[in-house]
Amino acid sequence: MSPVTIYDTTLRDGTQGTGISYSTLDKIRVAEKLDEFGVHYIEGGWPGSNPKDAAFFEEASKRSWKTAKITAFGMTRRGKMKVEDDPQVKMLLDAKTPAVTVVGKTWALHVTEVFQVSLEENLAMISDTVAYLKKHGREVLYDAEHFFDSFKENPEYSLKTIKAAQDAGADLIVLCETNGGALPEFVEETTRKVIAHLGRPVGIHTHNDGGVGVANALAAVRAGACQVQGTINGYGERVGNCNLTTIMPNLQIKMGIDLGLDLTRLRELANFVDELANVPHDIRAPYVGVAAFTHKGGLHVHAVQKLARTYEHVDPALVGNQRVITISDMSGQSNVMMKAEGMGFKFAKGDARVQTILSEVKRLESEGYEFEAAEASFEMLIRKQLGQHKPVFDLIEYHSTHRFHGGEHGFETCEATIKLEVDGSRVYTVDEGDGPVNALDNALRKALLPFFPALKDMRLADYKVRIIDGGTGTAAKTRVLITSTDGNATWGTVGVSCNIIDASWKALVDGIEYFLLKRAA
Ligand SMILES: CC(=O)SCCNC(=O)CCNC(=O)[C@H](O)C(C)(C)COP(=O)(O)OP(=O)(O)OC[C@H]1O[C@@H](n2cnc3c(N)ncnc32)[C@H](O)[C@@H]1OP(=O)(O)O
Ligand SMILES: CC(=O)C(=O)O
Repeated sequence: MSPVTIYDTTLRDGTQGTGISYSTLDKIRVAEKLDEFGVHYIEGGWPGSNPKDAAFFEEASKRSWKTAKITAFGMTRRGKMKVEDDPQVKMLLDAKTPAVTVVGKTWALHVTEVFQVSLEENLAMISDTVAYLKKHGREVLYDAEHFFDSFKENPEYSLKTIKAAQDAGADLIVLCETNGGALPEFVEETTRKVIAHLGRPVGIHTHNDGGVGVANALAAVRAGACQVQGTINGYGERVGNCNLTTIMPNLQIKMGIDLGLDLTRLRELANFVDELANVPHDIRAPYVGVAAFTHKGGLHVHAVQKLARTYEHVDPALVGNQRVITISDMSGQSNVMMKAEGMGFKFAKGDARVQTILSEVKRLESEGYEFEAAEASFEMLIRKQLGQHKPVFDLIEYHSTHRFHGGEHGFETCEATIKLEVDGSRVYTVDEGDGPVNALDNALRKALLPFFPALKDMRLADYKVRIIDGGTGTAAKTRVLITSTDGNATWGTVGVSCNIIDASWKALVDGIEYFLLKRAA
């Protein structure tokens, strides 16, 4: 067993995060993914909370798990109630998991003000519940809620609560930094004192309210904690929990603690968990975000090209991520050379064409273009600068209209007409669409399909409009970013104009030309 175990609570504490919700099937899929990845405990939920969580445990009990112990979460018995009569405790046992985690109160403030029971009764609630679950053969983890806030105020009572759990047979005491406001120095010092007092290691459960959820858990590990509880992508109540996606590589790569995890699958795991929660990926997430190894500044790219570790704290491949070089008005020749190389263009250092391309990038970016997410437009730009671009058609004119029909059942129609020439043949098409850009896209495809049948495989996957230079009101510039796909690859193109239709047209045409170029290659 690893000297530090990873306890995942994405499916319990994570789902307490605003906007995070999983169906029972999603929960099973996430649990399977976590098990495959190799975490040691998976807290599946709170069986006494809702039918979805109860159904998860029913389903989980029928499956076999490779590495993880499935764990059910609940609370100590209610005040003035016998533990065997408490329906919440019964539901914990009914979950049929090998391990259970019970949360209990440490902070006298909560005991007397919220529970409104005596401090002695709280100790009995902890002790009775842990002993009862142990008697039923469960591994018991005891989550000492608000441990750090409580310890600051009343160390003596705080220690009594966890001692009650330990004496009742708890397998692990977990110190919870529930309100997320403590700082690492205090967490480290307190954890060290508690370990000395109990004579054995503890687990750590932190929240990120002060932006130091991961740092606090690392501090506890430095003090001797043997388990880290957290969530994938840091989901959780309020601003979230200790982000396992960050702390796992910190522990394994930076601190040299062998967690037994294949971190090359970390990014895949992070994305999977986001996808099922229907949450956009955080591009700036340490280790796993798209931006984590993206180099934009010319000086950075120049150095990274020679020696990656000049601007990378770890090799991106170790966590399943990759290096990205972006093109922008902060680029130097090195950005262009590296990026172009990835597209199959080779330039020698000092090649004058690199400077020409760079100048064009900077000119366009000053007009509002952004090539960071529009790699296909960047490739088209290179080809144009190198004289390798052959337009697939010559535009004669296009026209796009939007009509609103009044009356009781007012409705709108959009129509576009296009006149163009392909290989000397003149084409004239008209089509409708949901909006003027959609109508234009439909009319353009209609015109080109007879000449390029492969276009039937290509579709728009995303369309984003950003108003730039907003100070000039309706005359402001519009940047349109289009993502296209053929079902396998996706590519981004960009267009800028004072007119949204024209900006869209530019991005549409780049996207089509890029697709046809790749199909022909
Ligand atoms: C720090 C954490 O993140 S702990 C996890 C928090 N997560 C959640 O609360 C999500 C799941 N919760 C739920 O589904 C519900 O709150 C339930 C089913 C657990 C309880 O629902 P209800 O019975 O309707 O109670 P409600 O939520 O209003 O209040 C909580 C009750 O639990 C009691 N309680 C709270 N913590 C504990 C504890 N550690 N041990 C014993 N009782 C507790 C409170 O005193 C209160 O009881 P009371 O109404 O008799 O005063
Ligand atoms: C138990 C728990 O989730 C907490 O104290 O934060």
